[in-house]
Amino acid sequence: MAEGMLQIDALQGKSLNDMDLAIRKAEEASLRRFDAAGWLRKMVGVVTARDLPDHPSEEDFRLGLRSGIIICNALNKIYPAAIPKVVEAPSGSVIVPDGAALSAFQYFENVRNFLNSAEEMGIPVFEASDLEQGGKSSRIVNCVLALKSYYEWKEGGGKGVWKFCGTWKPHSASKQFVRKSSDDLFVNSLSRNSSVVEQNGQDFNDMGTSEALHSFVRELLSDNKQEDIPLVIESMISKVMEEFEQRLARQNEQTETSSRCVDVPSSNEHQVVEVGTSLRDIDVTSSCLSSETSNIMEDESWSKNDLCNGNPKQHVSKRRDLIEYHQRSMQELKSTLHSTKEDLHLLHMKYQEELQYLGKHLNGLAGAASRYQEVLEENRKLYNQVQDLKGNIRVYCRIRPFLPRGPTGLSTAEALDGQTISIITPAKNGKGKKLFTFNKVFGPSASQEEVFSDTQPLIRSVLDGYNVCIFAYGQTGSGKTYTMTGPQELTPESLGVNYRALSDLFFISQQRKDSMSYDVFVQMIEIYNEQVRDLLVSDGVNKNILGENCVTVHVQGRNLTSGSITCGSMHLVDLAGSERADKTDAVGDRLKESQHINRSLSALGDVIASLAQKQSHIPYRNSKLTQLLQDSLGGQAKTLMFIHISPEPDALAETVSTLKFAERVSTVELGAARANKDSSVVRELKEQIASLKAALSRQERGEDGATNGYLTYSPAPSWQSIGDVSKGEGQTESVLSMHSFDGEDLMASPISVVSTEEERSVSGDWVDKVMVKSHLGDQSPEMCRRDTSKVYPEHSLSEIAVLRRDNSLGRNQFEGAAELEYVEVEASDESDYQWQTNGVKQNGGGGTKAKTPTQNQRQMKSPEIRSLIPQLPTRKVANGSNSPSMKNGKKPAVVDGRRKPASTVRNGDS
Ligand SMILES: Nc1ncnc2c1ncn2[C@@H]1O[C@H](COP(=O)(O)OP(=O)(O)OP(=O)(O)O)[C@@H](O)[C@H]1O
Repeated sequence: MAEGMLQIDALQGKSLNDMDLAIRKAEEASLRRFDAAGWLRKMVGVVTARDLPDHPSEEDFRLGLRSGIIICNALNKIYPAAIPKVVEAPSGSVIVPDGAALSAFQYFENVRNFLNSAEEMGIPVFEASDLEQGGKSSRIVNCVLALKSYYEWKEGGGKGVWKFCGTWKPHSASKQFVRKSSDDLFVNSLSRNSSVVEQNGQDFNDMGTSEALHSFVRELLSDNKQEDIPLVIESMISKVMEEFEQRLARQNEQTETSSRCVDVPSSNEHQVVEVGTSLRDIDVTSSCLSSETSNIMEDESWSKNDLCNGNPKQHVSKRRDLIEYHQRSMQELKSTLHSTKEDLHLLHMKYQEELQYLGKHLNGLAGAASRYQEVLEENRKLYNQVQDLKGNIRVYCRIRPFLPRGPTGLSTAEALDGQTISIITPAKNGKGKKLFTFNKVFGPSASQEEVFSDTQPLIRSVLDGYNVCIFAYGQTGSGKTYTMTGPQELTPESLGVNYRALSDLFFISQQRKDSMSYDVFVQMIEIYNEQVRDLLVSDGVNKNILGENCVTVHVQGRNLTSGSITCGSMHLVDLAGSERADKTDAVGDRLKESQHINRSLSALGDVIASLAQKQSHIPYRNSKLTQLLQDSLGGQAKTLMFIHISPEPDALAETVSTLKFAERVSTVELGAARANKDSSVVRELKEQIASLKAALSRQERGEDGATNGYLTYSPAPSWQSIGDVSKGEGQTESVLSMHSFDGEDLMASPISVVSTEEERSVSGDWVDKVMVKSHLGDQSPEMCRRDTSKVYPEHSLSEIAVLRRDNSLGRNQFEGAAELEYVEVEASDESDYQWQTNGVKQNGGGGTKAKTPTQNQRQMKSPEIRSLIPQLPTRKVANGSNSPSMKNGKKPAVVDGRRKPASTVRNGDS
């Protein structure tokens, strides 16, 4: 039986003794060796045993004992003088070198003496050659451990008969190696005999024949002493039993697996729909097959036995059953594979469909994305349309918070919702409430950003060619400047509407740079005591905070594709305090200021009232303010008024008055706003019509079109300032100038003006500017830059011309306006319109440069155009001293060539 099992072992080649035993053996051998070495060192002392380490390798152990000195001394410790003469090694030598000639004989004597003595004691001995290289150190270890056992028996009193059974108890740490003594014997024998087989060039696992096993067992038994053989046999049998049980268990497992496999085909009713399930089935089937294959192998081995047992019929039928079973399994596997393939195909189709669907969906999305831009554009138009349809002046109300250092108390105003403000008013029976509704109401905590966010869409409108006016109204200290500019200490968060509007303007124009080209011009004026001051030419000394300030921005856009031009403008007005003069304690100059302000604001109220009542005559001319805002308070503009409310109870009367005024304003319907936009063709045609009309009227009047005034010429200034505006009573008062800025300069710092020395000499003294009389009738003109290169090819694109607001100006008028540079000088104070030309410092800073009419006319395109030059009105020098040449009405050759430029703002200066 044991032979049979060993044969199985040898056949499969992977049984217990291979890996596991080899490892266990090696570890066990090490532990035995360490034990032996430790005992020897203890017995002979460390000095004598210096050649033997505590944990020696096999080689160390062999070399350490090779001289025989240690083992002889150890033996002599047990039986003193058992070996009378032990040849000692020369002093200082650590290890007797392998093959050292010096002591070869001597240590052989030692070893032989030891072996003889040990044998006499009944100690299992080793061969002397085991101490040589390639020798069996395990036999030496065995001998030493037997000696140790003997010593311990003797030390224990020498009771009974000492018998060494190879029992060896390892240290507690090595418990896993504790085994019965018979196991040890068996294992030792096995290892020794395996070594014999190995030495004979045979692999233990290759022992496929029973002869080899027989000889193995024989050798195993012969190698043991007679008295050990029963133990070895017992160990062998128990080992074989153990192995046999393990194999039986494995066999049972395999049987169970194969019975499960047999169930698989029977449960095949379920349709394999999911690919995952199919693959799992394949997996199970293939694992069944492999286990069946191993069953066959097992069966093969057993069938041999069946055959041997003389049962061939049973063997054949079993084989047939197996083959049939495997064929069935193969069929099942094939059908599963087939259905899996079909499933995969279906899945593939499904994926294809889904991909196609996704593709379509993506196409739709791409289309939608491309249309998104169009929709955005459409939205923009619609938005403007909605605003236009609303048509009226939009009114936003802002309540100022209590000031840290101001009076406190209960606020008289409260923002109820986004559009209603409630005012607590004293009533006869307790307090009353009055509600006002506006387009928007901002409470005291509203941030600058929030306030601006509702204004932002108007900025876009400016770039679309609309005129926009945003003005701040309210009593002194109610927060107008705060809203429009910001507090004194400006931070990015506290920037007011002006800064944000300009910033947006440049930002949007930058966004549109691929389709539109924009030029932005900025004007800053102040109306003080009904006088308009150009803040950009002022040195700041005369600035008066009671006046109305502002920024006006003109934006000209050119569509890069169609060439159409849009002209939009934006007034940002910080009005003066709205409190009535009779309610203030002002006297003297202050009273005068208040009266002017009142006049100005009441004129604004009148205009608004007229507009609200849709009267045919709107009294714009009653104040400078309404005149300047005319284009924004009329029919084509978008107007937004911020009214400001102080929360203090003291301010209640003004608060109510402000709110009533604002209520009136909010009812004003301006009608649909219209963008100032002309296509290039329309513009050309209009110009032609106008020039023809002018030519006709000239012919009717019998004029030849030649100018008889004295002309001055500004050589293509990059900026030309033009002036408005009389009050209608022939007073020459207000002057506007216009300056070119770099957008970045504007945003980098608040606008400031740099004047040259010459400029300073006139700065702030706006009266000392050349006034020219316009031939354009009594309509206040509006500025717009245009490309004059077609008319005056030598002029730069940035040249300024003057257009009439009603767009009815034709070419001749336009040219005529351009011809403002060719004006007669006249000392009249009765001009309806005065124009100021601010010569830009060019030609070496010499200011404006005069040219003769002849020179100028040479620049004209054609005689027709020359003939269209209108009879220009005379120009007035506003300082009152008429040019000498004007006195007699004769034309000087050159006029005003040395006039100082009024102001210049240079790009980059700030
Ligand atoms: N919304 C606000 N939040 C915080 N402080 C504000 C607010 N509005 C105004 N103030 C502060 O109130 C004070 C008066 O505001 P502001 O100068 O803007 O009033 P105003 O109406 O322009 O006055 P004036 O008519 O004299 O020009 C300033 O100190 C300002 O910083």
